[in-house]
Amino acid sequence: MSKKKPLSQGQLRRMRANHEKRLNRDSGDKNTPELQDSSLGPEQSGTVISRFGQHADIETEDGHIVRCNIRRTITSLVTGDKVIVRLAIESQANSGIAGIVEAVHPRHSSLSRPDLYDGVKIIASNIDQILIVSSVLPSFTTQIIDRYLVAAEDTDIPPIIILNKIDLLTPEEAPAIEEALKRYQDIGYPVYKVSSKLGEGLETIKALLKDKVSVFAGQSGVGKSSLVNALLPEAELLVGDVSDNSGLGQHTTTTAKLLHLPSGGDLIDSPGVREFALWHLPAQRVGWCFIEFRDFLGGCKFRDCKHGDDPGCALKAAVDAGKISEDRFNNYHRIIASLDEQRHARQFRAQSDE
Ligand SMILES: Nc1nc2c(ncn2[C@@H]2O[C@H](COP(=O)(O)OP(=O)(O)OP(=O)(O)O)[C@@H](O)[C@H]2O)c(=O)[nH]1
Ligand SMILES: [Zn+2]
Repeated sequence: MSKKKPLSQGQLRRMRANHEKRLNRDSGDKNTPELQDSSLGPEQSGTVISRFGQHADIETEDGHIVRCNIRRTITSLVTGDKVIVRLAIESQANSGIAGIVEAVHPRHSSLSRPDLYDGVKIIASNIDQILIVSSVLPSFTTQIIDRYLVAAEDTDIPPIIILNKIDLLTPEEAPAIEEALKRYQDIGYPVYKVSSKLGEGLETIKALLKDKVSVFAGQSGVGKSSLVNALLPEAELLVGDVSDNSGLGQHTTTTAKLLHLPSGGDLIDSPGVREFALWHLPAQRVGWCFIEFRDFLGGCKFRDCKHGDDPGCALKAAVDAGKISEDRFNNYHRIIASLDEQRHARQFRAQSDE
């Protein structure tokens, strides 16, 4: 197996510069006609349905979706953003560009992921809830659910746990899964059981999504696509109906899209959003993101307690007293260990770069 040599800082800088150049070129800086301020109408509110390069599809107050340029002063614009737009007064029939995004309102929440160059990239915003999908097959595991819960708590977006594929649940597996799910309910997380295949529990999910902006997250194969399709069979149609005679290209499949559900509520979906996961956090923050630990954090004898075998550990005492589940406590340590490993790998790469 060939081992990849880590990239040097210089290589990374050059890659980034080329990447930005490409972005500007692809997004048609040269090809896109500039809209003159004098040909723009009054400011109005809009929502970003999807963003690609220097353009975004914006839903205006009257429900139309229009393709807009983005003012160069706007440094970050993602799906879900609430914006101020001005539409062109005169028809720019052949340009495909109907207006310009002038400003972005502050976000109440956002999802981010590491970008190519070790930075952080925001991928979607103004999300009200994260539906963490788990399933019977791939087998149910609290380790993965806890990683998603920590990531969700860190973003401050309320999570909801969904167990999909209950049609595959055998009497042998059921008790352990039920017990684990009850533990989540006991600490305050809503839990729902569905089968996207049989349509079971879908009405409850539809009710849950009403009047909210939601995302689905979860490991590969748990059935996120199946759930989205069950809720929104015409997903592609809804976002694909923006006329594209600009030659700027249609959305790529990786772009996050905001989709209106016929049963009410919005969904933001993309491969990137679905892969939203835990990738960095200081240990203290991880502890805080285990919500039932909060009552005990700060109660340890030593301020730098690692909550392992340290004497006078308040968390360990809470586990022994049955106030914190052992399973969650073990998953906490697993997460700390895996984040440590990732951090060491990053440090190693940075050192070998130098
Ligand atoms: N039995 C059963 N199978 C299901 C159910 N939901 C989804 N599946 C199947 O599970 C497999 C994976 O489903 P997907 O919807 O592609 O899963 P996903 O989470 O979107 O996976 P990625 O695209 O890899 O992230 C497919 O073969 C589905 O048909 C269900 O409720 N019951
Ligand atoms: Zn401790």
